[in-house]
Amino acid sequence: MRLELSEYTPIYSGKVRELYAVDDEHLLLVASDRISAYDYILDSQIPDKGRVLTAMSVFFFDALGVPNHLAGPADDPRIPESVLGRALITRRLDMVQVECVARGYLTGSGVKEYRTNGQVCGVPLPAGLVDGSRIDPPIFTPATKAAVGDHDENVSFDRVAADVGVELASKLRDLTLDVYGRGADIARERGIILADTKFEFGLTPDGELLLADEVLTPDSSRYWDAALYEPGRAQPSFDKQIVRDWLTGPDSGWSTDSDTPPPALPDDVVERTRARYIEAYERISGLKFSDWPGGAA
Ligand SMILES: N#Cc1c(N)ncnc1-c1cnn(Cc2cccc(F)c2)c1
Repeated sequence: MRLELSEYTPIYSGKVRELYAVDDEHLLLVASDRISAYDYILDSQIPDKGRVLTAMSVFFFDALGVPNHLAGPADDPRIPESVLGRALITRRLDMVQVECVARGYLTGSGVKEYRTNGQVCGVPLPAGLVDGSRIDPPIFTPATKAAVGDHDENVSFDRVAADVGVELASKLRDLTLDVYGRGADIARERGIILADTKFEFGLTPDGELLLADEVLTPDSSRYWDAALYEPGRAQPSFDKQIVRDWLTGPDSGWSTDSDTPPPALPDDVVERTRARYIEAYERISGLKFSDWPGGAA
């Protein structure tokens, strides 16, 4: 008999995810169906988004074979029925306070920094790059964890080494670039560009470094459709562009200049966005989302 979610102690609530204590050594990591756009958490939810992103993390944890924090299967008996398919049992780790970002393409905060000094996080890049240019080989561009509501601050490798020691900083960099590179290769072979990603790592009591949090999902990475890739402009987001276009289009009555929160999304925008998440998962994993736990009975 599965416990109810209310029987677990909540320990963290993020924009789109929650963390609960299962026991002294295990956590329950829950992904919601909430979606963010333009730094707002939208009133409208995307049905099955939490299940799809959980399935994506599990696929990449399995495919990439990196020591990680998972402590049970997607249908682990400790997972409450109400969150089955969008929650995972993990080992409780001592989290390393570094956002481990890998960039295979120049965009977002990276392109802004590049335009001021030709570097990103202290890593010099070739001249003449534009928004969307490929960075090959990918670079490690760490950030400090921002307070709730703030954006992370890009920092140099040397700053990470000063904070956590050069040995651990080197392991974080090497693991980040290795896991991103192999994950991005898997996605690219299936027509999806993972432009960049953010990993989090944690330490076990005996000092083993494990890959934690979510892995290579559309919430922790930029997903682009390779068929639409064109350097020199902002690339459309594989998963969020439908929402962004509607919110900034003529029908929403809203704009990014508005000082009011975005309006609710029309049903067709919700459904098309749900379909994009499922398409990304099925194309990358080669698996059927209908086989993932927690679907409608
Ligand atoms: N993963 C993981 C993890 C772990 N295995 N051990 C200890 N702490 C964490 C941990 C702490 N904050 N977060 C971010 C986060 C993730 C998911 C939901 C949220 F609300 C917040 C992760």
